[in-house]
Amino acid sequence: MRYLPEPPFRHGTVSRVGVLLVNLGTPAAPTSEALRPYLQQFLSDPRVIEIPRLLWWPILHLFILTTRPRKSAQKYASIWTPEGSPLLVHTQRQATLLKGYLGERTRTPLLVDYAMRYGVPSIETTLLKMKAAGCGRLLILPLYPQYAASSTGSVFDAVADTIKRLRNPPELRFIKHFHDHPGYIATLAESVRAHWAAHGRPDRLIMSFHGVPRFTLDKGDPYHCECQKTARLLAESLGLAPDAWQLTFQSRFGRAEWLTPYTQPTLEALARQGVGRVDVICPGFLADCLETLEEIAVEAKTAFLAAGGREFHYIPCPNERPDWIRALADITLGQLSGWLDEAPQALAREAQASRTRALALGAAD
Ligand SMILES: C=CC1=C(C)c2cc3[nH]c(cc4nc(cc5[nH]c(cc1n2)c(C)c5CCC(=O)O)C(CCC(=O)O)=C4C)c(C)c3C=C
Ligand SMILES: [Fe+2]
Ligand SMILES: [Fe+2]
Repeated sequence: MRYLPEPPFRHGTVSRVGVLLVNLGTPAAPTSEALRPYLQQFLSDPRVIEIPRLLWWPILHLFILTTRPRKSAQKYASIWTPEGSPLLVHTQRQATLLKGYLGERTRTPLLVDYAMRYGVPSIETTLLKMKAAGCGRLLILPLYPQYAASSTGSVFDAVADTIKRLRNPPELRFIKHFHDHPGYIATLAESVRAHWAAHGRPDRLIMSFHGVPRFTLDKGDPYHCECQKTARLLAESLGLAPDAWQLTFQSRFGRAEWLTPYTQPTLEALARQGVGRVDVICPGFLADCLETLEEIAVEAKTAFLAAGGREFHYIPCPNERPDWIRALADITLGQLSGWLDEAPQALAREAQASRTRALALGAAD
C-alpha cells in the first residue's frame, strides 16, 4: 500500500474542526466526452452495481459506455447553467452558506468544504486539503437524507479508502441519515405550503424519491423504510388526508425490478383516472439536478399531460433556502458536541431553539 503525502507531525498544533459536505457528483461538461469517465467511475462502484465484476465489466464497456454518454449528455445540456451543473452549483452554495451561518454562531472556527463522490473535487483531494489546513477532527455529512448503501454507504467507503492511506488520519464522525430531522421536514413542508399559497392546491401531491434495486430492501438496506418515514412526516406536517398524497420511486436504471410504485407510470395512471392536477416534490434530493429538473420537471410532466392530465407543478428542492441552511446547521451542530469550545449548554440551547422553530412550523417529531 502507498501512503498519501502528509506533513511531519508537530506537538501542540491546534487542531481545527472541519465539516465535509459530500454529494454524488456530476460530469464536468454536458458532453459525451465528459459523461464517459463520470459514468464509468459511477457505474464501476460495487456499491452501485452489485453484479459480479466479470459479468458486469463487458456489459458496462461494450454496451452502456458506448451508448449512454451521448444520450445523457443531451439531457444534461438541457439543464446546464452558465455556472455549470446545477448539482455542483447548489452544493457549492450550500457549503458557502453553511460556513457563513455556522461562523456567526460558533466561537470555534469551523472549516466547511464540499466534495463529490464521483468526479471532482474528489473526497480524497478535499480531505487532504482540509487535513493540510489543520483539521484534526472531521465531520462527514453526505447530502442524502435517507441512507442507502449505494449513496451514503459509498461515501463512507470513499472516506475509508482515503484514511486507510494516512499515517495520521483525522478523528472522524459520520452522519448516516437525517430523514426524520424536524428541520429537514419543516423545510419540505414550508416549500410545499409556499407553492400552494402562490398556485393553489393540487388533486394529489406526489413525493418522488430516487429508486434503488428491489433486492436491496430484502437484503437489509433501510432506504425504503426511511423514504416511507420522511413521506409520512411530511404528509402529517401538511395535515394531508391519506388520499391527498402518494409516495413513488423514480430514476430506474437497467431491467431489474426497482422499488415500486414507479413515478412516471403512476403519474400516467393518475391522469387516465381523471386526476387533473398533480404537484411533485422530490424529498430525497437536497439540490436540483438532472433527476429533478429533467426527469421530473420535463419528462414526467410531458408524460402526465400526454396521458390526459391537466396541470403539473414541480416543487423545487431545498437548494439555498434559508430554512434549509438553518436545518443543515442544526444537523451539523447536533454531531459536534465535545468538539467545539462553546459551553455545551449554549449548543443545547441553539439546538432546542431551532427544534422549537421547526415544530412551530408544523414538522412532527
Ligand atoms: C438520492 C440518492 C441517490 C441514490 C440512492 C442513487 C442510486 C442510484 N443511481 C443510479 C444510477 C444513476 N444515477 C444518476 C444520477 C443521479 N443519481 C442521484 C442520486 C442517487 N442515486 C443524483 C443526485 C443524480 C443526478 C446527478 C447530476 O449530475 O445531476 C445517473 C447519471 C445520469 C444518467 O446517465 O442517468 C445514473 C447512471 C443507480 C444504478 C443507483 C442505485 C443502485
Ligand atoms: Fe442515481
Ligand atoms: Fe435518471
